[in-house]
Amino acid sequence: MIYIYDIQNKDNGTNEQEVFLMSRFEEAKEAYAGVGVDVEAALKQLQQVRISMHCWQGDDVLGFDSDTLTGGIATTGNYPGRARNPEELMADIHKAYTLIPGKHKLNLHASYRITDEKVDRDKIEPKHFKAWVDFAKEEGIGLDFNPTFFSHKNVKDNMTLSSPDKAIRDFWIEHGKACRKIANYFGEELGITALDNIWIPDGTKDVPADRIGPRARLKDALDEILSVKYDRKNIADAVEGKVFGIGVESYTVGSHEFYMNYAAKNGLMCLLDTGHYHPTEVVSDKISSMLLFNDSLALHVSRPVRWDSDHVIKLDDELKELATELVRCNALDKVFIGLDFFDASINRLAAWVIGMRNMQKALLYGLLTPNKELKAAQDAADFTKVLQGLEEIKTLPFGDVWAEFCQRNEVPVDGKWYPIVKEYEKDVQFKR
Ligand SMILES: C[C@H](O)[C@H](O)[C@@H](O)C(=O)CO
Ligand SMILES: [Mn+2]
Repeated sequence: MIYIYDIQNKDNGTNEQEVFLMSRFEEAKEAYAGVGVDVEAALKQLQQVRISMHCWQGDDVLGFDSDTLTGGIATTGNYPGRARNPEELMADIHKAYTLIPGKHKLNLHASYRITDEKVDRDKIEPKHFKAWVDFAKEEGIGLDFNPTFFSHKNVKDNMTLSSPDKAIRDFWIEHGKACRKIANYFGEELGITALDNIWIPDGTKDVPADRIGPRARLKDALDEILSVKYDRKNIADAVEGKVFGIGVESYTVGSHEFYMNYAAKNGLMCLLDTGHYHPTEVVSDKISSMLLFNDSLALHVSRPVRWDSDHVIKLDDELKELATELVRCNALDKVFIGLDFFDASINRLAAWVIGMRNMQKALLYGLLTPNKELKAAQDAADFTKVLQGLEEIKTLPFGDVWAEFCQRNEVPVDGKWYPIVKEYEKDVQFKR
């Protein structure tokens, strides 16, 4: 944009015209400065945030050690081009990272081990994930990990760690222990703390006769898994609760209350999945309470549509609220942000790119909100100003700041990455 200003010549008092050239980004910076926001500081902070991109969006949560998906979760759709093996999955993940600004993390499940050995889940070892560590080193990313307590013959009557059958419980306890060892190896090798997140599908379809029994067994099983101590620099343990799953509609052993208490008592992190609460409950409102009692917090960012449907996250009001809460609570370095959605009805690579970029956009939105001023207005009971400020921030030139962030990170701006995915789809994914 060209600006022409009339200015007065100080020496002779005559009026002259001065021409200024401002980029859209510079204009945006001025607009945000007008409401008290430092755009450069926001961009600097956003650059530091690593988001954990979940490997399981690339292959519909199938992994490399089973060919079915169980556990009360589901992918729907049959868009062509699913990654079928480690090479294809790594190629797709690499491509996604070239379209996402910044350096991030990759979230792996234990079912994605890479080996020719016939090794069951209770016997997996760090060596079965060495290829992923090599991949992470090449990409300059960190790794997170999840034991896979589903899609396996030892899920008996919808139970794993809470099963009344000791042999079943023991199998899964060994799996949980093996996974923590692997997560510790990730942290050691990469120098970036690996999150090890425990989620189990255990529950009953109909109203149970005994609720406390399975929960007591889960408690003991977790105690055993977590009895091995590791350096927190390498591994951070989290537990993920849930309200229900398909086929386990009435009772979930690992409920939110169970894990919140377990985590608080044992110094672990809670992982809040945005799809795991009742439909009108929002995770954005839980963050401040969690952070007042915990040094850190983990998230699975997902989009529930009427149920825990795991749709690709949109830049909707709740995502912006969630991200803004993280900023307001000064928690960007205390939170493990992971994504958790799986849509098989659209291009899976595009699903990652849209979700990752939306998470970053939401964080940027939060960073570009005049939080200090609005907090002061709230404390002064000027709720009109809070409303006005939160509404008018919506029409500031956010897109120009986002475009600058993409350009500085040498990735395509909005509108320019999808043709690249279409080309990759034609040349690579559709040939599978
Ligand atoms: C595949 C993931 O571990 C899984 O989605 C879990 O995190 C979950 O959210 C189950 O509903
Ligand atoms: Mn989850």
